[in-house]
Amino acid sequence: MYKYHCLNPISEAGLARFTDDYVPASDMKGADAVLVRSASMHDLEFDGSLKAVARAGAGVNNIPLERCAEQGIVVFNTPGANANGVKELVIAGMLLASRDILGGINWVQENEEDGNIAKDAEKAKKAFAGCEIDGKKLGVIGLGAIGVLVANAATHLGMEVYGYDPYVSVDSAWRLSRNIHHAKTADEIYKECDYITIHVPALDDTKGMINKDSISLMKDGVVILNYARDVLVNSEDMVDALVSGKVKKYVTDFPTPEIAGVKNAIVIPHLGASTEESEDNCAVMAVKQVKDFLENGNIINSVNFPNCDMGVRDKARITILHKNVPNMIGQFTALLAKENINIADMTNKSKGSYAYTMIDVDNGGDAAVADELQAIPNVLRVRVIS
Ligand SMILES: NC(=O)C1=CN([C@@H]2O[C@H](COP(=O)(O)OP(=O)(O)OC[C@H]3O[C@@H](n4cnc5c(N)ncnc54)[C@H](O)[C@@H]3O)[C@@H](O)[C@H]2O)C=CC1
Ligand SMILES: O=C(O)CCC(=O)C(=O)O
Repeated sequence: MYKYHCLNPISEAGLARFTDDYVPASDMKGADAVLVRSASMHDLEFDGSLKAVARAGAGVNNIPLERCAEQGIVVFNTPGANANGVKELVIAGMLLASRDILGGINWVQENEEDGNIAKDAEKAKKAFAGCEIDGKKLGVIGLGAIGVLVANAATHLGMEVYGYDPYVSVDSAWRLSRNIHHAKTADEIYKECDYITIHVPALDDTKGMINKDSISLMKDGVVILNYARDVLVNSEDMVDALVSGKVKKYVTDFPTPEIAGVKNAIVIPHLGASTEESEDNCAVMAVKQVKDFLENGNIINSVNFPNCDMGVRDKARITILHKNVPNMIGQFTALLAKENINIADMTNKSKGSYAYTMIDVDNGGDAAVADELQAIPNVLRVRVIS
């Protein structure tokens, strides 16, 4: 029996994939796996039973990745599973920033009792006029799952699109429309574009990237969209830029006390991934990955350990999460040889400071062997799945 706990509501489409040997737990105590969306896990303690954390979504800044790795807990996310939901809301954000749709709707609500509203609307509407996005320049910073979809969609709406991503993956590059201009620096985007949208993770080098210096390079009246994370934008500098009119509109999916209520900020309550489809996609992918890891030891879409897949297990499988230091495999194989255990198949992969070794064995592989392996320095967690 495996136990899982959901720290946020997770779509039933995913949870229904847990088979009878999985039981939901009302808290994290004794859970083998935790499923989470945006809940912060930084202040939580993890007990020894926890083996996997699955983020049903993309951003993992709510999870202490390093601490999890040190405790032998594999953290997964679900790349691309909610990208279309975000893309559609970004397009909506560009339109809301270009036409005063919100002002117009508010006017109608405020005048709902007016028996002459049809005629009065024709006079009032000039206050809510705007511009079109067709022909305007859009800069997309971060060409991952979301950035590529936004960039490609914007070209179909007649925008001239510039993309910047110094670490773009081969997969993303293949999916990117050939009509996108390749910006070689972020400054090129800042200087050229009428609309700028950021789709990068919250990392040390991206936090605060939109600040008074980057804004000073931008065109007067630029529109900035942030559906990635609040910390990417320096709030104080953004408020100043909105007040001065340098930034015409700031559309953000992240309400903070500093930005909520500021004139010309269009603030959405983190709705990018809140669609039936995105919630289902993320949950299905998260549950699939957790099951494959618990049952077969396979790691797919981890953010703190290397991906490693030996397919469906048909004999005992020993899995070892360990530090990426010399002579680990030598010690594992020597120990198994000493116990007269024959290795049928084996894989080792590394990612940064951490590594993973999977060993299928023809015989043996019991708790005593697991304890011996666990005692090797720099081993983080050993499991024998049989
Ligand atoms: N508002 C919402 O509901 C959602 C927000 N997000 C946020 O959006 C972010 C992006 O999501 P995805 O596109 O799915 O992730 P992704 O991992 O597919 O793409 C991120 C891209 O950013 C690029 N990048 C990293 N550092 C960069 C830098 N300094 N300059 C330019 N590019 C850089 C990477 O190379 C990668 O291509 C997530 O990390 C998350 O914070 C994601 C999903 C939903
Ligand atoms: O689960 C959510 O609604 C948040 C999605 C998100 O921000 C992400 O996937 O990074």
